[in-house]
Amino acid sequence: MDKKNVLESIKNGLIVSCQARRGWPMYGAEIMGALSKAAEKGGAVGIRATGPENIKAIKKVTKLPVLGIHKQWTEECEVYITPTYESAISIIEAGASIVALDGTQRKRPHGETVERIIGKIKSEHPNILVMADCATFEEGLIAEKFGADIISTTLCGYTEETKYVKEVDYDLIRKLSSALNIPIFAEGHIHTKDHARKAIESGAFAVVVGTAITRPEIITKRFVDELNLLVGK
Ligand SMILES: CC(=O)N[C@H](C=O)[C@@H](O)[C@H](O)[C@H](O)COP(=O)(O)O
Repeated sequence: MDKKNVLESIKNGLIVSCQARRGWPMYGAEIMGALSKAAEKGGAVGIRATGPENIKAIKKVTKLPVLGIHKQWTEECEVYITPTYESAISIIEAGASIVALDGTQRKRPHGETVERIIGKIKSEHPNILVMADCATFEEGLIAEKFGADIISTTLCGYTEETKYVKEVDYDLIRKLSSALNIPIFAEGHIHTKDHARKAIESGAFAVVVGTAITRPEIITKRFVDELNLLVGK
């Protein structure tokens, strides 16, 4: 599928983020494949996934476009979502149609910059869509100038500046989608179908949901906490 068709197929739809870190109950490429198949069966329009092994496993069992990231943590930087050009290439080679990367201006390994990574992906891989995971309105504006094809609200609540945000920031979605000329994805803290609907009503092009669909340990805990509250535990 070319870029235009990928975007067209995703419009107003649900992308399910299938991710599990080492040590989490759902960790493993085969499980990511099973979760993705289930998401496809339920009508999802795309899968967000991390790392080449998981992406390859998902591509084997679903036809859905993969929005790929490569999470890599280092001691010296806060940026961990596709922090370098090389990390982006590994997920493009694994079959991702969209590459998402940290779209903030924060320090990256080896003096990399978000501007250089976006520019290089766009010149060397013109068929790949680049998505910038941002936390603020200003970061979205800058990432669009750098050439991002999509802005996502992924990091709102997860940077120093925004760490007080614990819920979906519909104002941010509204502001970005009215100021920018590229699609805005709503991602992060979307826990219910009402949140998802409200995100689209606020101007989001598509919605990405992870925890509420693919982390049964958290979903279980939400039920248990509610029952415990009831009996004063
Ligand atoms: C901040 C960060 O690293 N977010 C990650 C991005 O890939 C994932 O851990 C989230 O699960 C994903 O963004 C979906 O969000 P939620 O799980 O809230 O539906």
